[in-house]
Amino acid sequence: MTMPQYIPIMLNCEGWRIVIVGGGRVAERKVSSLLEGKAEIVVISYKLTPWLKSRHTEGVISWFERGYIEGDLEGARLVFATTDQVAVNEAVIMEATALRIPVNHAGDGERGSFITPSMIRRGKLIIAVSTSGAGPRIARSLCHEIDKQYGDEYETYIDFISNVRAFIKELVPDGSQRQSLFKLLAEMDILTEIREGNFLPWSEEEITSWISEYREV
Ligand SMILES: C[C@@]1(CC(=O)O)c2cc3[nH]c(cc4nc(cc5[nH]c(cc(n2)[C@H]1CCC(=O)O)[C@@](C)(CC(=O)O)[C@@H]5CCC(=O)O)C(CC(=O)O)=C4CCC(=O)O)c(CCC(=O)O)c3CC(=O)O
Ligand SMILES: NC(=O)C1=CN([C@@H]2O[C@H](COP(=O)(O)OP(=O)(O)OC[C@H]3O[C@@H](n4cnc5c(N)ncnc54)[C@H](O)[C@@H]3O)[C@@H](O)[C@H]2O)C=CC1
Repeated sequence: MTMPQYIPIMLNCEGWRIVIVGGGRVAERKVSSLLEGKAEIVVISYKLTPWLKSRHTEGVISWFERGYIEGDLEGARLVFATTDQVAVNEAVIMEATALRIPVNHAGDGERGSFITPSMIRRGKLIIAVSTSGAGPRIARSLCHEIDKQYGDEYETYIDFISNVRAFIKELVPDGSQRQSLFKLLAEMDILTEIREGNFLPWSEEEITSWISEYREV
């Protein structure tokens, strides 16, 4: 049996209509991460977990309180088949495939066109781990290991990098000058400063003077 060679992508699904068929524990996990991405969530399921029900009561997700029927995927840009019914999940895969909508099959990963990794976030930093479906629990425990090694200092660090890069992009039109500044920036040991409590976010003046000092080099 050969497994697919999955390709990771970082999806901006803000405002996308995403249909989740099934309202159980697995659906809950998928919905909670899709809400972070500000997607427009539609759940089709006889039942919802208490957490999903609360989101529906708050008006954060839509809920069709019934079983899946063909036609439910019309207008969706992403689909998740998460029911405990093999035949229903299969029907969802068939419709999504016919409509060429990327689809996740929670009960048999390879039947779908994409799978979801385990992940940790530190602000803008995302570390995602996948075993290509070989062992989801292994992906999760690896993430727990990584979680212990990468603390909140990474959020501060990546925010700093993001901020300085934005100034470089605005102030330095020359490609090779930009590249050397990006490189210098990445080589600075800001993380140690943050860990030792010695880091103060740079002001606009500090950033622009750092840029003019080093762009000549
Ligand atoms: C292929 C994939 C499809 C997809 O869902 O996208 C898939 C498939 C399946 N999972 C199964 C079981 C479990 N999955 C988990 C947990 C997670 N599963 C996740 C992803 C994926 N699971 C995708 C591959 C990811 C990869 O390998 O990289 C995580 C990482 C992320 C997420 O859910 O978004 C999330 C951890 C979240 C976190 O980080 O905390 C647990 C543990 C638990 O629930 O506590 C169990 C029970 C224990 C066990 O079985 O090991 C079964 C058997 C079902 C059955 O019994 O029939 C299948 C079916 C199959 O094998 O294809
Ligand atoms: N990918 C993953 O991480 C995991 C996947 N699984 C697989 O996912 C399946 C679902 O797991 P859970 O969420 O824990 O099950 P669950 O039993 O909590 O939820 C199943 C949901 O499917 C809904 N449903 C049933 N028939 C339906 C229909 N015709 N139309 C719409 N909704 C329907 C039910 O109302 C219920 O909300 C499992 O059967 C298993 O195969 C299980 C564990 C983890």
